[in-house]
Amino acid sequence: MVIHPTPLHQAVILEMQPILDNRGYFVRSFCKKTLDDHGISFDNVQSNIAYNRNHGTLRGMHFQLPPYCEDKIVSCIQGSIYDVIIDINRESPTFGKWFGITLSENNHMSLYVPKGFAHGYLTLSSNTSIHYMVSNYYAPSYESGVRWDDKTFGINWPLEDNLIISEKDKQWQNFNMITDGIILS
Ligand SMILES: Cc1cn([C@H]2C[C@H](O)[C@@H](COP(=O)(O)OP(=O)(O)O[C@H]3O[C@@H](C)C(=O)[C@@H](O)[C@H]3O)O2)c(=O)[nH]c1=O
Repeated sequence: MVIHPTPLHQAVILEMQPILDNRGYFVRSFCKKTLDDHGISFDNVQSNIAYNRNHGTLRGMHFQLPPYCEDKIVSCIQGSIYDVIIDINRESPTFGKWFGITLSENNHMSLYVPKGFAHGYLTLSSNTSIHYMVSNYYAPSYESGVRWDDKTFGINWPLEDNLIISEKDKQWQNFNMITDGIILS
């Protein structure tokens, strides 16, 4: 696994390295030691798979509030997605900035999303499956989010029309840079 920086504080890209043979490939999808060696302590307590039937499905932008903030490792194991994170950690040097990357079954990239980030994605193909590991348990009453199309961040989504979005995700509010955000310390 090769670890690449992103423009956002503490968020990194994990590039998996498949070993090919005549049957297909083998790839290590998570290695605690490699992350530890890079100063990332990831304690996986739950792993999830989300399946999306249609191209143009958007889920986001989600986070859990303290004390249930979570680190995530997001991978696309079928199809492809545009994966987006926003740094909403008030104490971060990149507070308010966003980053996006295509994750696909072919490019073997995963995104490590630290606590204090909002996360979401848009499917770029039909029949898309996302696998993500999280470092905290699901806590429905601590769920929160911001709007995917919040002008505060100006996310450059590859598609913006006729998206499939849950009623819950349509109801998130815009972010206020003065009053909103997470304080982890
Ligand atoms: C996230 C989650 C949902 N659920 C339930 C609640 C609901 O009935 C159903 C679907 O939930 P949601 O609509 O919140 O699923 P979804 O929109 O896929 O939520 C996910 O979106 C991505 C972008 C993330 O970053 C994740 O952390 C998570 O928030 O699954 C669980 O039981 N456990 C979980 O850990």
